[in-house]
Formats: sequence, structure tokens, C-alpha cells
Amino acid sequence: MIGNRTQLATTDARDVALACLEAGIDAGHPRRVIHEAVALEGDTLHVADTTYDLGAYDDLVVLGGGNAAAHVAAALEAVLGDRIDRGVVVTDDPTDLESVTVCVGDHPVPSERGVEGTRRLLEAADAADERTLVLAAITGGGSALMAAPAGDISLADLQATTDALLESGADIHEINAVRKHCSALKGGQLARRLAPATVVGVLLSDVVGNDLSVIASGPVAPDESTFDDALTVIDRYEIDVPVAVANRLERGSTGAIPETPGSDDPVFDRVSNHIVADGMTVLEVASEVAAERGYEPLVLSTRMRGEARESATTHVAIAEEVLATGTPVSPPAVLLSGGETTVTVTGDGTGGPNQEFATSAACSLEGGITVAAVDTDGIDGASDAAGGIVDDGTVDDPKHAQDALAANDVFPYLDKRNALVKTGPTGTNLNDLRVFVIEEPAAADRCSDDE
Ligand SMILES: O=C(O)C(=O)CO
Repeated sequence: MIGNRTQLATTDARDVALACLEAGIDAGHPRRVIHEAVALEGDTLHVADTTYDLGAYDDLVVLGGGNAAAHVAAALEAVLGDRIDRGVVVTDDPTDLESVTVCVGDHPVPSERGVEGTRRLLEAADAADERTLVLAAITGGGSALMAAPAGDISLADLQATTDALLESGADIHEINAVRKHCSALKGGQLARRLAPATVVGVLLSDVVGNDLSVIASGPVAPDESTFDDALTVIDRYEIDVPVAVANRLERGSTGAIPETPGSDDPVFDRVSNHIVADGMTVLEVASEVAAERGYEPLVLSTRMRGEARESATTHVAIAEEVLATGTPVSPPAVLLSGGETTVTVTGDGTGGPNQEFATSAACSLEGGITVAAVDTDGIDGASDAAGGIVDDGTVDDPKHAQDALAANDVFPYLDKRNALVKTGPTGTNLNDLRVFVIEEPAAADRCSDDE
């Protein structure tokens, strides 16, 4: 599953880190998590702890989008077979489906084909009525993939706004507050289109804290964010948005455009949402693998966030403590964390948050600590790498590494040092996964003596 395996160094610590990554990502694949959460018994559909009587509906439809949406639809087809009548998902990680149409879109910046796929999705939504049960397959990446520019906003406006937001350092709550108010589908507006159908959201969460209104910008979730909130984000990060976007947000804030529907809106009377996997799904299985390999696992948090290079420094400090004093765990140990770090882009290079995390960590690593950091969807930033894997031998010239960080150009830096992790699209999207493998001091000393 983890590509480039043979090209990576093969020390035990690297193998342990890669095994944790591989098992963690696999644990979050829809084929596994949907089978655990969704079941059919006669006419009774179970989704998590809720049941639905399929006998009460004429149509069972799958609609949605996100990096993993086609894999969610495939897993739903595997459970429900020909009970599914039709559907449309928009994704950049397609797979063959029986009754659901897969439309390919683009991520992280929306594209023409994503707009076309979303048009088909909305058309299918408009055909739903009170006798329709909609399974909404929603995963991270959905905000870019399900692109439905609202009002006078063009695709080019949406692309420019997305680029600027992604480079601003704003977090996903802030980014999506803006995207929801530039869209005809986000922020519960797909639920509005679907009413009075019954809607069952089946979500994979790549958002710290699992806020339903933020995962893929919450197409079928109540939204409490406002046009004013969107304007605040634009001001706070000094984002230069196209005129059509600025006009819409300004007009919306005066009440001239209806707000996205909130939790008291009757469009949600027949909507329920179920998160079937999140960052903890990944970390739990990665921990089990670490334990099987003889390392004491410690999950630090599923909620790490902030600037990637700074988060790396904090993680390294914890790993150093483990190595030096055995606090809070004794080596051999594996520290794990999830969440999502961000990068404030000032240069014009290639890279992503996990590659910056790995490069920044590598600048100060002592012997005995190996660090792997990946985005579980396999695509870190706008590069084709999932992330990086580093140890104290990776950075031979700290100035060079710092220059690469300053230029946001760590992809070529890590590539030259054979320190990229490449998986290709993984079929899931459950945020970042970071693994710190910390060897016993004696083993670490032995390694440096051997060199
Ligand atoms: O909004 C998105 O598309 C994200 O990736 C967060 O879920």
C-alpha cells in the first residue's frame, strides 16, 4: 500500500513507522468502516445505532462527494446491492460502481469538471421527494470537489478565492465559513434542495473535533456560520478576493441574500448525520501495530493543529523528553498524533503541511528518533506525495533545509534525500497521521556507532 517502500531506508524504526502508517490508513478505508457501521436486515437499514425502514420509501439514492466518496459508495453498494436505485458522487479518487454515477472533479482547487459533476448531483437531488431515502456520502475534500458557485460568482472567482484561502494560514473552520457563503450547495443547502426527502449522512471526518458543518462544508448539516463570519476571515487574513465574491459577502451581510440554514430550520427535520470514521479510527490501529512490534504506543492527540513547522518543534520536544527521561513513556515507544496542521505560504515552491512538518522536525532530530508524517488521503498539499519520513541523518545541511522551508519548497528537498512517502490516493481521508518511533537509548547508540 505504501508506495516507494523499497526506495526508503530499511532500518527497523523506518519499517515500524511505515507499518503504522499503512495499517492506520487501511483501518480508515470505507470498505472497512462502512461494513462496521452499515447493515441491511430484510427491509431494515442500520446506520450506526439508527434504523430506517426501507419499506417506507420508493427510492434509495446515494449522493455526495469528497476524496473518498466513490469508495464510500462502493462499500454501500457492497452492503445494499440492488436496493440502491441510483446516485451521483463527485470525487478525485474514482472507482467502478454499479448503480451510482461517479463524476470526476478536482481537489484542492475546484475545476470545470467538478462544477459539471456537481450540476449532475444537484439535478439528482432535485428529483428526490418525500418517498426518497438519500444516503449522503460525505468526506473531506468535498468542498473543492462539489463546486457550485452561487449567484454571480464564476468558477475562476471560486478558484482564485480557494487558492488565496489555502495559502492564508486560515484553519478549515475559517476557510469553510467563506466557501459555504460562496456556494449553492454547502452549509446545509444540499439538505434544503433535498427536503422533504429523508437524508442519512454517512461521513468520514477529516476535521478536528468532527464539526458536521465543516466536514466538506456540511452540505447536509445545519450551519451557524454567517456572511459576517466569512467577511471576518477575509479581513483577518487580508485575503484579496475577486469582486464578485466580495460583493456577495457584503450583500449577504446586509441580509439581501438568505443565510445558510441553521439548526432550527425545518429542512433538517428528516436529516440525520453519522460519522463512521475519524482520526481516532486511524490512530487506534496504528497504536496496535506499534504495540505488536514491541513499542509502547502513546496517542498524543487527534486534534493537533497550527503551523506545521511549529507543531513539529513541539512534537520533537516531547520525543526528546521520552528519549532523555522516559516521560511520559519509556522507549522503545511510538508517539502518534492526528489533526491537521496548516502552512502559511509565502514562497512559490512545492510541498505540503506534512512535508514541512517532517522537514522542520528533521532539522533538530537526535539519533534514535524517526518521524513519519502523512495526509491519510495520500495527497499532501498540492504535491503527489502523502508526506515525509525522516531521521537524524536526513538533514545534512540545516541551512539548505531552512531555505527550502522559507521557499515552501520542501518536496524537492525531501525527494533528493529519499525521504518522501508516496501512497497515491488511498481511498480514505481522515486527516493527518504522524508517527514518532523512539528507540531505546542503547539501540540508538548502537546505530550511531555503526555508522
Ligand atoms: O472541506 C473540505 O473539503 C475538507 O477537506 C474538510 O472536510
